[in-house]
Amino acid sequence: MEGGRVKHFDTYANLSAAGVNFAGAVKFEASDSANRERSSSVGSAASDEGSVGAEEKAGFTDKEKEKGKNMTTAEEREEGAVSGGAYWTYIKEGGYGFFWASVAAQACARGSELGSMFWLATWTEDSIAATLTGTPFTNSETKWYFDIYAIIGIAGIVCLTVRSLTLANHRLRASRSLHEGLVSSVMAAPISYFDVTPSGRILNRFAADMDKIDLELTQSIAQGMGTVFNVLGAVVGICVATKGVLLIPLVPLGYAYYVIQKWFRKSSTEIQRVESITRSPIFSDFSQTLSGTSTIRAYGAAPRFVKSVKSHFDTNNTAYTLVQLVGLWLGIRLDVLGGLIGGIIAGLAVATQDSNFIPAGFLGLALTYSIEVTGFLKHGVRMIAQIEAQMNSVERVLYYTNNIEPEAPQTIEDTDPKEEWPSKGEVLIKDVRMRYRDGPEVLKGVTVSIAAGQKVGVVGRTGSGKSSLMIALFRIVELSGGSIEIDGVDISTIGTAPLRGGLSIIPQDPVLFNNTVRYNVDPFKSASDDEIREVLDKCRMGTVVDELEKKLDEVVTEGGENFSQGQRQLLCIARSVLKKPKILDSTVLTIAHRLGTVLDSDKVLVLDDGVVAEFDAPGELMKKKGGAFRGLVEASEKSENS
Ligand SMILES: Nc1ncnc2c1ncn2[C@@H]1O[C@H](COP(=O)(O)OP(=O)(O)OP(=O)(O)O)[C@@H](O)[C@H]1O
Repeated sequence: MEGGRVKHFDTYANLSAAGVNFAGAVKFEASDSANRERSSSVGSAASDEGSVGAEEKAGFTDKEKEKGKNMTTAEEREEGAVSGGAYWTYIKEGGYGFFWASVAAQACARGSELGSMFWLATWTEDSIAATLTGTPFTNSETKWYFDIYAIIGIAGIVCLTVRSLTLANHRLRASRSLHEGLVSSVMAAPISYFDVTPSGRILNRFAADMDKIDLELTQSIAQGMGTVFNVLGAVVGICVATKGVLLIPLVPLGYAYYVIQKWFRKSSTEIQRVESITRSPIFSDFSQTLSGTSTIRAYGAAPRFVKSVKSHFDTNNTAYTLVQLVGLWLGIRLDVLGGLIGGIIAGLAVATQDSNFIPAGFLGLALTYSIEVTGFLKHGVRMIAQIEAQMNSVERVLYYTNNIEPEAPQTIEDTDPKEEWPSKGEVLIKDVRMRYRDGPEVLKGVTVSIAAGQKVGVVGRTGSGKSSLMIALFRIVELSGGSIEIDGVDISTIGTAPLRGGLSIIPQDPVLFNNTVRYNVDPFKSASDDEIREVLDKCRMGTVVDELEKKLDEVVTEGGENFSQGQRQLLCIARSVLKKPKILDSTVLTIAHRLGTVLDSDKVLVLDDGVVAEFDAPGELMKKKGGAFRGLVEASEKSENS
């Protein structure tokens, strides 16, 4: 095919005989002079072309596949009450000063509200008494009562404003700090962590948990704090108005309230945790479906995915319904408690009406508070339980922040090489051993010395360790033995930033960003448009980009879907070439699945089961009868001809 039209259509043998170059961009590059320019501009480049199924590629045995199914660990779930540590950390991250200032302001606001009610009751009582004695209040006396009432009211408004401002500041600082901690921890995690952690779990932390912390938790804290003081205020108000008599029934009522709220909180927090966990598979479903829509459709697997999403939603909704039901359970019990308080006050008033034990104004106040207190109690317990449940999100975020073991530091000031490193590209691999997590060694003592500027093809059967060698070179996984030196620097002694910045990799699966072509080639905005264009021309993407409506500003869609697989790879190559334009001659390691691509290399490294089988010029290796490389070439020719 060329330019969307059929160029040739015949058998492989006939096309080969006619000299048609149909092997695709990758093979073409290997022999094309433009590619020599590309290769030469890359520091120590490692490219991995061709593709095979992930499991086949890794050469998993049945036992290993079974182990792989269980590779992801179960999502961690705390049990019992949310630890005090989560509360303190949240308060600390937002700033102790802001938090305690908001508590004090809330207490003062409630105090002034109570004060104004009592002042009103006293005013009424005094006014009635004055009228009955035939000396009603003069204007100045009424004004005095009114002024005090206004002052108390204004003090309350000021306190509420201070509370809102301090709480808003606390909320912002706490959310920001928790989010930053989570980002740094996840970004510093080693690749092995992502191997065993489904992306849905991480997304759940960043999306739902952070959303709860940002929005719901602070609202609950503000309301919870307000309600606690409302309850306290109402109880104090009732006790003062009934001259302390209510304190006696308050003891058993308080105990009953304590037991009810304890039961409620226990179940509510656990159910909320289950609800959080059952959300992760939904996120995983969405991220998998978004990234694999075309594959799902191609295999007609859409109904299976829809069924899976529905079933995960059902599980999540079951937990969510239970959260609502426990709320109703609580409501009924607290209504009964509130009714009892009102009944006791009314009974007391009726029993003592002759002695005028509770003045009419204060009785009205006590009854009003007794009606209010039911609502406050209900709201208070619900808020406390809600805070506890939402604190579960803080707990989950903190778990990731504190428990992900980071990979090696990005920079080590004392040992990091100079900026121009690696200027030559001499690679010395000495007795390198490497294993994935706690698995068996996959590199079992590889020793190779690659001279500066050499082009080396890395070949070997599937699972022989080719990709693992590249992974070791970039310190994606640390060595379990041996060392790798580049231009005399042991790479294990330096930070990962200069190491990875000094090497370039063009991966088998091209990674593109949902942004413009310009951003994809030059994500760090380090080059001019002319430089980007030059690099695109070198990579044979110049004309493709020219034909785009918006040229360099054309948006690359999610996963590069609006470009062909080859074009995606070329964009990645362009990014890599742009990164190191100063180095004229560079060392290139190419993992080759098609052996033809390494025939013009300076040397070929043949790996076999994690050890070096052969390392020499391809011509020399082809002369070796019974040699590993020759065997591979013969086998591949045989399979191509059959
Ligand atoms: N992420 C991983 N976790 C655990 N083991 C792995 C992982 N990746 C690779 N392996 C193991 O390392 C061995 C070497 O794999 P590697 O990917 O390096 O082989 P390869 O030569 O690049 O294979 P291919 O030609 O198929 O790409 C595999 O047999 C597999 O058992």
